[in-house]
Amino acid sequence: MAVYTDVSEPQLSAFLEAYDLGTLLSYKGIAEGVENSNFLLRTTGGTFILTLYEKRVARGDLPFFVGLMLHLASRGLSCPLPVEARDRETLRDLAGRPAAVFTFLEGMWTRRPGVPECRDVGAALAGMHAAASDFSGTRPNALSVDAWRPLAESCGADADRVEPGLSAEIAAELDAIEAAWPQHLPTGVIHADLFPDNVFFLGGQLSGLIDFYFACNDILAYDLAICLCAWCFEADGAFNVTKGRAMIEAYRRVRPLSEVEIVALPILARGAAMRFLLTRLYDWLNVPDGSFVTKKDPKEYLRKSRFHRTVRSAADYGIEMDCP
Ligand SMILES: Nc1ncnc2c1ncn2[C@@H]1O[C@H](COP(=O)(O)OP(=O)(O)OP(=O)(O)O)[C@@H](O)[C@H]1O
Ligand SMILES: N[C@@H](CCO)C(=O)O
Repeated sequence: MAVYTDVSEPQLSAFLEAYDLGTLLSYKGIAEGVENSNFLLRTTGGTFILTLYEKRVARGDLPFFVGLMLHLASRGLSCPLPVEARDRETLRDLAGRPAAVFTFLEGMWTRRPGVPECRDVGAALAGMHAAASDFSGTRPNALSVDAWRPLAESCGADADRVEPGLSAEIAAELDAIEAAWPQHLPTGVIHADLFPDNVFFLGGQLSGLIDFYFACNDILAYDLAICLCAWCFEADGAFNVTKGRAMIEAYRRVRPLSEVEIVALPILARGAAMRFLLTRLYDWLNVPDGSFVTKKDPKEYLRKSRFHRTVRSAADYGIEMDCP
């Protein structure tokens, strides 16, 4: 459950007076997600999503996110569209938070992605990278490799409450990642959080992408590494090479990967696992228990980080390597 900021009915009714969405019929907090406060909104004008942006979304970044979604939709990608108020604004304030209303995307996210879904996500990710290639907006990655050490230090020795020795293990892994992080790979606009709960399917077909609030300019192959982490592991912690191969090959059919990108995949995956280990660890240690948030387990990404450290080449992810 992620509702950090609650909204009273009078507050919401007053907020909606700026829009041509008819009158409020019902609204309720949405369980999924941990970053922002999302509400399912029903008015006489239809069904919508109301999002109140929380700590990891800077108000100044919102025009980038909204502009990106409009740009991707104009290139044929299925994603939520911001609803303009009568004054043509898409961002307003509600209950002390920046807020926006979006179109409701039909579909469901899959709790147990199989090989077909991994294939579809690989193609969709590459399609998003291609569609965003002429987007004029730019945004540095606030959770790039440079942000990981400060985030780890903000957790400090409290990390050892999650697992003994974890703070030292993180510090050593950060040393390795920082020393090997690639500097000259192709970059572009990435989603940076394309987890299963952000990809919708309808009737067996991928029907849309949501949650662009970590989108930024960074290494394109890093976005693929994030998806390998988020989609290709089984519940028992094992990496599924068949899912990895399906995802990577589908991605390459839309956007070919250079040899240097392929060679860099293991270190990019170690970085991806570290990024989500650290944000989950921080929330695990800092979000008060009992709040309306279902915190995500940092140890899931500790296990993934440990797996990626054993990977010797991208062949271990299912890539057919031209060169060993
Ligand atoms: N436009 C939309 N149409 C339909 N459902 C939506 C839409 N936007 C959000 N949702 C629903 O709200 C949930 C949470 O949305 P979202 O993932 O954007 O929140 P978040 O707090 O950023 O989560 P995350 O932890 O994934 O970053 C989604 O899993 C989905 O069920
Ligand atoms: N998708 C992320 C939450 C957003 O940072 C996770 O599952 O840790």
